[in-house]
Amino acid sequence: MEDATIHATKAQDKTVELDVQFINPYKGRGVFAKCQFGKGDFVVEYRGDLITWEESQRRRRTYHRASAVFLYEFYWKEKIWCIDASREDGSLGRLVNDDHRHPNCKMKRVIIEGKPHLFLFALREIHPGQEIPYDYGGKDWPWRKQTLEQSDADVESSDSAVFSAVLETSERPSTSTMKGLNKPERVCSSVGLIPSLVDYSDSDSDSQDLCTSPAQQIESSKTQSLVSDSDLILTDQESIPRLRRTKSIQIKERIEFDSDDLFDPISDNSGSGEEYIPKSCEDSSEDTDGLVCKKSPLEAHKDLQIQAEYSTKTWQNTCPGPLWLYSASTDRSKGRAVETIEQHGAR
Ligand SMILES: C[S@@+](CC[C@H](N)C(=O)[O-])C[C@H]1O[C@@H](n2cnc3c(N)ncnc32)[C@H](O)[C@@H]1O
Repeated sequence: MEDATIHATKAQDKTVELDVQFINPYKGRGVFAKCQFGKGDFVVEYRGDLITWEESQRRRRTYHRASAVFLYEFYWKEKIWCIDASREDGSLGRLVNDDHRHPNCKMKRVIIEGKPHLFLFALREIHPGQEIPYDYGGKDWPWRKQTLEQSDADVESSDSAVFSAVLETSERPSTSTMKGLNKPERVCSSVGLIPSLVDYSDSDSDSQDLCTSPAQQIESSKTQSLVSDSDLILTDQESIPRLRRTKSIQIKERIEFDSDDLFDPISDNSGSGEEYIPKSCEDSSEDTDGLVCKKSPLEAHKDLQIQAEYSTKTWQNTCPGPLWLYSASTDRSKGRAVETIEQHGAR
């Protein structure tokens, strides 16, 4: 923990021990170990601007999705806060990718000098050359979708069967000491819900504010057995969202603070959120690879605002790789707009 505190105080990354590498146009960059990390070691901070939930909502409304994915919300002192790491500031934490199956790190909230920080700690030994991923939480991330659908048939016999079984029961926070607020395990955006996992235990006394549903305790005990010798991780409570297998991802335009959607999007049949578009498309304007989408979601969003009554628009990516179909509809009478993203397999 001291290591984390020193790096956080100086706003420094472990540049001797970590490296950024470009993986591929779809995944983009990733963070890799150059040295050995032991279980429980501090690896990297998810650094950015600390902002209130209200400010994060404001930014989500104005950010492009590719930037909004860097808004990382978490619970602290009975409020939702956010680290906005959207600025390309050279920090490494913002470049850590998702791996919900074999993460080697875990996000943890730590309070230093009265301010919350988000740190990644090693869940196990990490060897030089290995990528540093953590579980973003949630579900329906585009890059996970194919794997999930493929594994539907054999999920019962795989590692993820155990994982899913726990998740099925652990999804809904049942009790909370947060005065009616549930812990924001997912991040709300203007167009959807981005999942995130934060370990809320820290040295700060407000860690008692944690949700303590029985299911979360199941998840917690699972975690404990995995990392039993780490003080940092052993006593943590966490809740990992249930995985969902759907054909498409619906994106909501507006989500109220007290809506269940904020914390439990899957309980809403009207559709839960995934706000992220495959990187190869999102970043097309910045890439030199010539990957161009016919229409960006942002442009489509503008279109929505000028449509009268009801309309639907569809467009598709022209990037190499899987074909993604995006459709956006708005129904003025109901005052809502919905975007849908569907993957249609290989071209
Ligand atoms: C916080 S950024 C991570 C850094 C990012 N790779 C980059 O180069 O900027 C999250 C984005 O990285 C990509 N990403 C993260 N994990 C991924 C994965 N497992 N597979 C494919 N893409 C992933 C997605 O585009 C995602 O929206």
